[in-house]
Amino acid sequence: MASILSDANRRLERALKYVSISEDASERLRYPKASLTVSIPVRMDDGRLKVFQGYRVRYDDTRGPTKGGIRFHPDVNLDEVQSLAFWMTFKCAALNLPLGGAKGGVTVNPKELSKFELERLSRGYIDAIANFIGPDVDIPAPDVYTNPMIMGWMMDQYSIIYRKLSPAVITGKPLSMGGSQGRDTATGTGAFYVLQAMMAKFDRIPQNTTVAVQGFGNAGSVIARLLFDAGYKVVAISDSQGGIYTPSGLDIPSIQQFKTSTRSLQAVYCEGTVCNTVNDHTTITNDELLALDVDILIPAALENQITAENANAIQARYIFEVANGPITSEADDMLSAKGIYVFPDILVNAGGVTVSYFEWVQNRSGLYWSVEDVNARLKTMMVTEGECIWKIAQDLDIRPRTAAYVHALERLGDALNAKGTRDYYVSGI
Ligand SMILES: NC(=O)C1=CN([C@@H]2O[C@H](COP(=O)(O)OP(=O)(O)OC[C@H]3O[C@@H](n4cnc5c(N)ncnc54)[C@H](O)[C@@H]3O)[C@@H](O)[C@H]2O)C=CC1
Ligand SMILES: O=C(O)CCC(=O)C(=O)O
Repeated sequence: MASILSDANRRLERALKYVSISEDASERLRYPKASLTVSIPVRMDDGRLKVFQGYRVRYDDTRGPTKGGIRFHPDVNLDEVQSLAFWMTFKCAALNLPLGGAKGGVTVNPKELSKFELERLSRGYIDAIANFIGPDVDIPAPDVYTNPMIMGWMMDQYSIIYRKLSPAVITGKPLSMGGSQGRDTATGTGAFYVLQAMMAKFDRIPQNTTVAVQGFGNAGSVIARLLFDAGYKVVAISDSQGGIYTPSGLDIPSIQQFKTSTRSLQAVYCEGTVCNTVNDHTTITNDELLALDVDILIPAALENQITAENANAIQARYIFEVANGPITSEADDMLSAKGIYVFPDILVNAGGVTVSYFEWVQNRSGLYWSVEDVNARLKTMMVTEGECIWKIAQDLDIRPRTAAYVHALERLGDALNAKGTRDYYVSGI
C-alpha cells in the first residue's frame, strides 16, 4: 500500500483545483515542517532496559503553534504520524483555530505495560521531545490509547524539566491539573453536533435511522451514547477484538457501564454481564460491521479501514469519519461513485482539538469555564464550520471532503501569503 502521507496528499491536490492560492503556498503544504524520531529507554519492572521508538511531527505552524495528539499503539510509525500531523493542519484551519498541525506517537502496546512502566514511558517520551514542544510552539494532547492520566504525567514531566508549572504545554489533562470541562467527551460530542446538522438536511428522523460504530473508545463510545440518547438505533459497535450486532438496537448505556479497556465488548455482551435480557444479538467481525446494511456508518478506530478491497461491500448511506483517515483516497472515489455521502475527519472529529484549544486558552488566562459554556461554544463552532463546508460542497458541486479542504486551504493560503515567502535564496545574500 502507498504511504499514508502520499495518499493524504491526494486530497490536497484535488482541493487545490478549487482555490486560488499561490504555487509557493501549496508547495509548502506538501511537506512536514519538522519530524523528530527519538529512542526512549525505559526500565521495566523486571529490571530489564527496553528502548521504545517515539515520534513527534510539526507539520505546519503558519496559523499558530502546532497542535495534535499522542498515540501509543504497536503500529505507530513515522509515515502514520506525519499523515496525522497533516490532517491536524487542515482540521485546525477548517475550524478556524489559531493553531497549526502536529502529532506524536510511540510504537508500543500499552496494554502490555504495568502502570509504573507506562508512567516511565510517558515521562521518558517528554524528556526526549521537550525541546521540540512548548505552550507557544507545539501542544500535545491525547489520541488512541492515551488518556488524561498520561497527559497529567507528561505535563508534570515538562514542568519538572523547565522548573516551572506549565499547564498550557499539553491538553486533555485531568481536571485537577488544569484540564477543561468537556474535553473527555469533546470528540464524540462535536461529531454528534455535525451529524445532527447534516442529517437535518436529509430530513432523517433518529428513530428511523440505524447506526454502526467501529471503535468503542473515547470518541466512539461518546457518539454512540449521544446517538442512543437522541433516539437513533445503534445496532452495532466494535472494539479491537470484534463487534456485537443487534438489529433491534443495543443498550449503549449498560454496555458503557461494563466496558473497560481490559474487557472486550464481546466479553461484556456474551458473558451476559449486561445484556442477558436481549437474545437476538450476534457477534460480528470488524469487517462485517463495516459492511452492515445501516443508514449511518461511523468508523471511530484507526486509519485505512475502508480500502479498495472492501469499499464495494459498504452499504451505509452516510459515513461520518470520527477516526482520522479511515478511508483511503481510492476507496473514497468508489464510495462516491456509489452515491454514499462521506463527511470527513477534518470536520467530524474536530471537536477534540477545539476543546483542547479552549483548555489552552483557559490555562493561559487562568479563568475556567463551565461544561455548559464549553459545549455551547463547541456546538457553535462545529455547526458554523460544518454549514460553511456544506455550502461550499453545494456551490461547487464537490464532495464534503474536498469542500472541507477548500475551506481550510483558503485560510491557510491567506496566512502563508500574508507571511511572505520567507525564501532563503531570494535576497541574493
Ligand atoms: N481522542 C481524541 O480526542 C480524538 C481522537 N480521534 C481519532 O478517533 C479515533 C479513535 O480514537 P480514541 O477514541 O481517542 O481512541 P481510544 O484509544 O480511546 O479508543 C480506540 C478504540 O478503537 C478500538 N480499536 C483499536 N483497533 C481497532 C481495530 N482494528 N478495529 C476496531 N476497533 C479498534 C479500540 O478497542 C478502542 O475501542 C482515532 O482515529 C483517533 O485519531 C480524532 C480526534 C480526537
Ligand atoms: O486535542 C488535540 O489537541 C488533538 C486531538 C487529535 O489528536 C486529533 O484531532 O486527531
